[in-house]
Amino acid sequence: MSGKRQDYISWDEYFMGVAILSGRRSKDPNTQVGCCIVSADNKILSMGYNGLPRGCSDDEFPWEREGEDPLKTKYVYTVHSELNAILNYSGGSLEGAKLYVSLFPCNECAKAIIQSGIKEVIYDSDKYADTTSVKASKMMFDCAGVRYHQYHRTGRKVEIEL
Ligand SMILES: O=c1[nH]c(=O)n([C@H]2C[C@H](O)[C@@H](COP(=O)(O)O)O2)cc1CO
Ligand SMILES: [Zn+2]
Repeated sequence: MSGKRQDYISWDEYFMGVAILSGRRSKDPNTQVGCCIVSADNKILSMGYNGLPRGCSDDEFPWEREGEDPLKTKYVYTVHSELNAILNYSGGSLEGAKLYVSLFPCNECAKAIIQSGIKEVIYDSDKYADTTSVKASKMMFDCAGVRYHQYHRTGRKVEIEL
């Protein structure tokens, strides 16, 4: 009988855990999103979180959700976690990869996911399921053959001293 540990984390816990940890880098005060892209044989290829483009200061650009002037809201500036993870990958093709993300992708990220060849999306929250954007994402994923399913939370708590 092997004496291996039994309480090791599963692949799904590992990759969603990495996605959630990446989200902890986000400066967005309302929604922190993290993403982890994984090859078909379970190698981590890339990670990302929602933030401003390179060179745009987190302290100078707005983090507001609302405002009379859209230029004073975060929406026109932030790069979504999924797009960041796709753009951060410098290793060539993402064909056949899986994408773990803490929030269901918006329609713009869905387009990038489809066009980069990612074939499976595992998401945690779907808090914007009722929006046009997320409905459009699901329609496009269905047509493009991108499978998507919700991550099953296990309730396991992982404590890391940093
Ligand atoms: O797929 C996504 N990925 C992603 O990174 N985001 C980011 C953009 C914003 O910084 C934040 C959403 O902000 P809010 O929940 O306050 O509307 O999450 C938002 C979505 C929308 O589903
Ligand atoms: Zn998006």
